Amino acid sequence: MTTMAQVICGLARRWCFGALGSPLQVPCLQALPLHLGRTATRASQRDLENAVHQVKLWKKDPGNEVKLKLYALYKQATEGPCNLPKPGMMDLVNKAKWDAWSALGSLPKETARENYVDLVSSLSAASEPPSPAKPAADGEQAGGDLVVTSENHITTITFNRPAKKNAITTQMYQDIMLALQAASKDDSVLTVLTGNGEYYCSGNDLTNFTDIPPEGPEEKARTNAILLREFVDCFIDFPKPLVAVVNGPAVGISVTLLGLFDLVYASDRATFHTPFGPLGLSPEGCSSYTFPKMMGPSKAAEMLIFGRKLTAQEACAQGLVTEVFPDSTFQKEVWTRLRAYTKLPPNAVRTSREVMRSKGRERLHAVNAEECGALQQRWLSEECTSAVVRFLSRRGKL
Ligand SMILES: CCCC/C=C/CC(=O)SCCNC(=O)CCNC(=O)[C@H](O)C(C)(C)COP(=O)(O)OP(=O)(O)OC[C@H]1O[C@@H](n2cnc3c(N)ncnc32)[C@H](O)[C@@H]1OP(=O)(O)O
Repeated sequence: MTTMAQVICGLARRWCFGALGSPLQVPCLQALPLHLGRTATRASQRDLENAVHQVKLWKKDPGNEVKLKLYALYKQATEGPCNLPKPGMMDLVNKAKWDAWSALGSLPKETARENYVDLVSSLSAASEPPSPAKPAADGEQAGGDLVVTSENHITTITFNRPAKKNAITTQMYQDIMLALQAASKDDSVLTVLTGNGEYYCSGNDLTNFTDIPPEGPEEKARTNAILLREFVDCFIDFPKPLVAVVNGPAVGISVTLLGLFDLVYASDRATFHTPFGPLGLSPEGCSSYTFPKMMGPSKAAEMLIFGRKLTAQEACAQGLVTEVFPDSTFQKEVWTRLRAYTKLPPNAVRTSREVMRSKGRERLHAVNAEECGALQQRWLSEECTSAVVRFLSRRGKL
């Protein structure tokens, strides 16, 4: 049985761009600009580790050719010449990796290390520095994959990766937590989550699973479980009313979290999909508790276990959505209503919110912990890894 670890661990563990891209684009390795003649300073193990870290910070995908070269150099630097059996003709990805590594022949480990460091250094110099996330304060604060604005006592956190259907990256989880922390202290009355473009959000970015650390997939599952637990805890503990302005389809964690929101306004274009069964996953975002409570166990099971996708109207009938609006007037109607709500006495709003949430908070934390524990196991399962590999390879990401 092939696990995702076997498929992608060696392939992508050292960079965060999600593997090699289409195997049909396998490069000519000789064309890479290497600084083979460097002798003035020898690269140390620490230099190598720094370079690996640097690669993780790159925002721009360097392309298949470079990623293959980095893979090969890293393997040569850490394990020496390739002595693995040649993969079969149909195993395109592993064959490309094997070819790249074997092409380095008997290049000494130290030289491979040096070439890796030089290659990263020349590419880093040519690329933009990463833009750190900024929490919300007054006015627009952060660009990039997450946009945070504060206006008229409403702080709005917008998923801003329309080309990827607003899938949530690891960095975005961190940025959302920062934005929520800032929003809990700013002068806003309401905090809104919404999406830019056609989608509200397509859930967890499935390429997150390809960024396997040197310690292996178990470590990745462990850190993911911690991240998820902290992320969901931020929603459980958030002290002000949370509003979802669901502008289009919502998938995965962007749906499950809705059970922790106070208001969910949806365009009639929106759909609500938790494909955990097909993905070999189990529910998160406290939905194993909030969904059965809100819609009854059988409707919740249909969504969370069997992956039934709901229309906005169906989600409204189940209590997941507060109100559905025609897409043509959605933004105007929703924002008008929200602006009116901000005129309510803020302390009364906050107190009501607190008495409504406080009773269930302990329970929600316990549910969150249990769900994250179950997912930590699921992420390492053959069922999950095959499903993720299927998604990524269909889209040419492996
Ligand atoms: C650490 C915390 C972990 C928390 C765990 C949470 C669990 C979940 O959220 S599970 C749900 C995960 N999400 C999915 O399974 C959705 C996957 N995406 C899709 O099924 C489809 O992309 C779509 C139905 C959302 C849209 O399909 P459509 O045919 O219209 O567009 P595509 O060509 O597929 O997508 C465009 C573009 O966007 C990329 N993309 C979309 N969703 C994701 C995603 N979730 N992760 C990574 N990438 C995604 C897709 O690959 C395309 O990219 P390219 O243009 O580069 O090919």
